[in-house]
Amino acid sequence: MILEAVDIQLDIDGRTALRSQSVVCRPSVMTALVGPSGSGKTTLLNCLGLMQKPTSGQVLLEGVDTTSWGDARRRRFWRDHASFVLQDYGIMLEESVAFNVTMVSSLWGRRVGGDVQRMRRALAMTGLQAREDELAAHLSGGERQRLGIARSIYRDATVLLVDEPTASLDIANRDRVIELLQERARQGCTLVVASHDPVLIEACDVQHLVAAHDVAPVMAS
Ligand SMILES: Nc1ncnc2c1ncn2[C@@H]1O[C@H](COP(=O)(O)OP(=O)(O)OP(=O)(O)O)[C@@H](O)[C@H]1O
Repeated sequence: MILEAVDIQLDIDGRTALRSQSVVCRPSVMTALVGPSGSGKTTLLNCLGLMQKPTSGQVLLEGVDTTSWGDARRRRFWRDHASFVLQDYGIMLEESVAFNVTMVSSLWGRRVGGDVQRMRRALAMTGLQAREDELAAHLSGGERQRLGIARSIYRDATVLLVDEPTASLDIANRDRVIELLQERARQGCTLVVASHDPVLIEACDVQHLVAAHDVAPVMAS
């Protein structure tokens, strides 16, 4: 699925959080959003994932303008296509590792629902096999990051939006996360990564610079 930002800008509370960005993110390509702290990488990632609506400009999915999409249509996009791995991992710490992959519990809520075989395959691919019954709170930062990726593998997401996946990881875990992301891209996923990590940025196919900008108040017209 092709995600495209066309000259988008986002103003929040009278300040510009993201200034005039255009970028095309394609399937099987890892696109890095790079730039100094506060330049708007996370904001651009959120706009591309339809989590935030730009103040001006367009976000296109497969060439279709999403500007007028309501909540139901955006939710369909998230359900059917997109997976997010966010800075706080998006992990439910008081739930089991298995639940965090499928996000489905059984009818009686005591067992994990969903496709158990597929869940186990996703955990094996991310090196978390045999951890399925543990609480997610017991996992390390690197393991939680991999758990977020396991969820996207389980969901077979065609779009994967990842915020700072290697921040605060040791070298071994960082390399492992990078390999997993590259594997997802090889399988056809449209992968967009906001990052400061030079090793991860170098591993991406495309580097998009989100230029720093001043945060002067937006002038009322
Ligand atoms: N909800 C918000 N309310 C007000 N300002 C915001 C909000 N979200 C982001 N901003 C501002 O928008 C700008 C861009 O923030 P963003 O988090 O996208 O930057 P970033 O490049 O991802 O930064 P970092 O590398 O430090 O994570 C910053 O000046 C930030 O303070």
